[in-house]
Amino acid sequence: NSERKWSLKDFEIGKPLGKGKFGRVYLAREVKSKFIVALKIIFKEQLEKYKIHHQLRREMEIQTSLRHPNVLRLHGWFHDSERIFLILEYAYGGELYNELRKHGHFSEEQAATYIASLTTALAYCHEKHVIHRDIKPENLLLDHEGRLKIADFGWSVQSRSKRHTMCGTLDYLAPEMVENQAHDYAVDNWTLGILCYEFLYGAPPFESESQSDTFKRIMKVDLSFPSTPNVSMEAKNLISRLLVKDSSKRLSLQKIMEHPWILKNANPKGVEVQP
Ligand SMILES: Cc1cc(Nc2nc(/C=C/c3ccccc3)nc3cc(N4CCN(C)CC4)ccc23)n[nH]1
Repeated sequence: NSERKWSLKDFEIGKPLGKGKFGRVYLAREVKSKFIVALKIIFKEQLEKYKIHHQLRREMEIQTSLRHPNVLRLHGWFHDSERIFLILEYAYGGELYNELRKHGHFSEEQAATYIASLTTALAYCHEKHVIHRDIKPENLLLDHEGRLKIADFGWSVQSRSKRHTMCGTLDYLAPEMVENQAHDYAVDNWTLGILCYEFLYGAPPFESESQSDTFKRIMKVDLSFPSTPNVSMEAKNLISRLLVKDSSKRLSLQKIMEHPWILKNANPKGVEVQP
């Protein structure tokens, strides 16, 4: 349970799994229960240096409050004089990114299953007023059954909609505020379009030699579909209805779940059946 007080002596530290910007992640085992976890270790001086206290606190509050089969669990945390330790769910399958590199691109069934999992997870996050804002293959892990897990809520935000509902009415909000609020949520929908394209073609749609070229292609929504690999019309239709500049015109998460390509290709096993 995440209520009890943990400390380093409760864990045996195993191999390093990876090194993020602010901390390293290790395989670890809780001594008494032999429960396997991933331990994310962040040095407090890094927090000072990069001024990311609030971001880490937000990540911890958000991830502790989320309970969804496609969202990596934060079981608890503790700290000592110089480090903060996050006790995270261990995803046995590793990084989805490596799977994508290994296979080049995914089958339509596999891609649709991952997109459906991501969509249900994001729908859950959005109803909890959480916008991830940084969904990319590097932040996606796989469990022992190949089920997708969204990790790393470091960049997510508690959306302002809570404040709107607290003040009760949008009547007094200027259009840009209301539009902006809508816009916040829709960033994740755009990213689903990017990921769907990358899962099917092996590279993101606006990839370019330079950052400025990529920026130009994004702003123009300069989307084109290569002739190989051969991708179904339905998949291209879904991608085209997500990669829309006007955020209010992007397909909603609900509509993604009802899209013919998802209904036809997503494997229900990979998608948590809603109770
Ligand atoms: C938080 C967490 C990680 C995690 N599991 C794993 N993380 C990372 C790489 C992690 C990482 C962390 C920080 C920065 C970069 C990478 N690599 C992993 C590699 C794994 N394997 C076992 C499966 N093999 C096919 C590939 C290598 C298994 C789990 C992994 N569960 N929970």
